[in-house]
Amino acid sequence: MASTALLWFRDDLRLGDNAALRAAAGADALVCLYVLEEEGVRPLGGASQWWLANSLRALDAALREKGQKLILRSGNAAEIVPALADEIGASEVFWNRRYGPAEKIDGQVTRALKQRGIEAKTFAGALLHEPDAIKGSTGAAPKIFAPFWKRLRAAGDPPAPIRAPSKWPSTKRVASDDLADWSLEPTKPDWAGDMRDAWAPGEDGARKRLHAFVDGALSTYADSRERADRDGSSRLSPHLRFGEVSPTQVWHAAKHALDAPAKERPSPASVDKFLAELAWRDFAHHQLRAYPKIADENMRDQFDRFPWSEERKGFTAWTRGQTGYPLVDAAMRHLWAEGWMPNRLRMLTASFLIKHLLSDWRRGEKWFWDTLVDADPANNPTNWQWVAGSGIDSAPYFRIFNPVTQSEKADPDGDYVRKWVPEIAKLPAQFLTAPWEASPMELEEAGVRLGKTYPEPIVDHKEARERALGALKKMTGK
Ligand SMILES: Cc1cc2nc3c(=O)[nH]c(=O)nc-3n(C[C@H](O)[C@H](O)[C@H](O)COP(=O)(O)OP(=O)(O)OC[C@H]3O[C@@H](n4cnc5c(N)ncnc54)[C@H](O)[C@@H]3O)c2cc1C
Repeated sequence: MASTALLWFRDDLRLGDNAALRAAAGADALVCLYVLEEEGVRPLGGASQWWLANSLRALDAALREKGQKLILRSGNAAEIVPALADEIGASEVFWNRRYGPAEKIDGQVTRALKQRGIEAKTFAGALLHEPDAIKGSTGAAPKIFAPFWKRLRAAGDPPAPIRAPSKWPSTKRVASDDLADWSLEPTKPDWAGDMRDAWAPGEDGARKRLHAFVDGALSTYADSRERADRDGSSRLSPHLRFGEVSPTQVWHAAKHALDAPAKERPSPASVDKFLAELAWRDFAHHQLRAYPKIADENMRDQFDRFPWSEERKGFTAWTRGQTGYPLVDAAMRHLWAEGWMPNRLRMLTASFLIKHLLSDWRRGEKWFWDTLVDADPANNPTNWQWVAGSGIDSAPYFRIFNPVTQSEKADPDGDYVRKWVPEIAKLPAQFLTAPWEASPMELEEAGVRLGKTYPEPIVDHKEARERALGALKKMTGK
């Protein structure tokens, strides 16, 4: 009897290095499905919805070239997947495993399929190594990154990526939702213009981005990843978030660069640093698995006593890039426009919100969740808790970034600030970090009226620092 396979795409919107797809393509007929899940997973924020719509469109186009199409359904996956498997007479359902709260849904789907006599076949594909493969001396995965990274390295290179299927089975006629009916993209107002210019969602865009990075910025990654004024990092995060490229493909591409002729070869330090950052992604997924409520609850419950401020004005100024600290404002405006900002600026803006404004990290996490194109259920809360000091592996709370000195390091010539905060662009470079230090004449010449055309700093750095340390004392009682 001819076999029919159902392939369930999730956060793996690619044809290459997709073990579930390769296996499913061995059937006589194949149906490819994506479910917009409305239960059991965190609903996507606005910028990620925009990304998803474009990524699904790209995946559907790639599938159509192979004689397939992407079937769209929305609702509860635990009901939709078994029902569709029944409808098409599938004998097997294939997917790549995911980790964290979503595992519960996958368990429900597996059980519902079993009741119908249908087999669920699952594969690795989301991380460099499966969570159970990385264990410390206690048998559990290390909760601190340094030993985690040591273990991950000791596990060796992840398996080499596999190619997309070379032969494709036929498909079946199945009803699909219309992507437009999901309303994932903004219309009035259409705020996604800068995102369209900045990004190319989909597997092709991911591949191009990876090649450009490996041939370019990887060579100086160790030094330039922290610079705001350079394209110093890979910008692969949204592509990785939606699985348009696998971490394994990225790992091997970066390592392969070391085989290039000496002149083109990146420094081993840069490759090593990049691989370690990629491993942070695996680490964050381990954290999400161990703390499913990581976006809602402090990992260190001591922080439940932290005297957060409920004040709204400062929070609003932060979201709008109107704090009066140019690098913070530039980064927040960059985030709003393109749905992304470099890692150093994520740390700076998060620190500013949590420590200078004493705002609960969860408010900021939610804002990032809504505005980042790479908003990731593991990476986002893990990193917010890292900055807040409430994470198991985290920067101590008393480490408070100085927005002025950070600016001098990350954007020494002020190019990034000039781009995103044009109202102060005409100031001499030395005042772009701290416009309030310019003389009235210098301000006037640059057309800047502090408090009118650009805000005065909403808090004084020194005073805010003392206040934050005082709040910490209140929490610890020391
Ligand atoms: C407050 C805060 C919130 C963050 N929220 C997210 C988020 O929602 N989604 C997200 O992907 N990253 C998040 N990060 C981590 C990091 O800032 C981004 O992954 C990185 O800036 C993306 O740029 P890139 O692709 O050029 O990174 P590269 O430096 O080129 O790194 C390559 C890849 O490694 C992974 N990676 C790098 N740094 C980290 C890290 N610290 N934690 C986890 N994975 C990492 C990402 O997948 C990244 O694409 C956050 C960091 C902070 C401080």
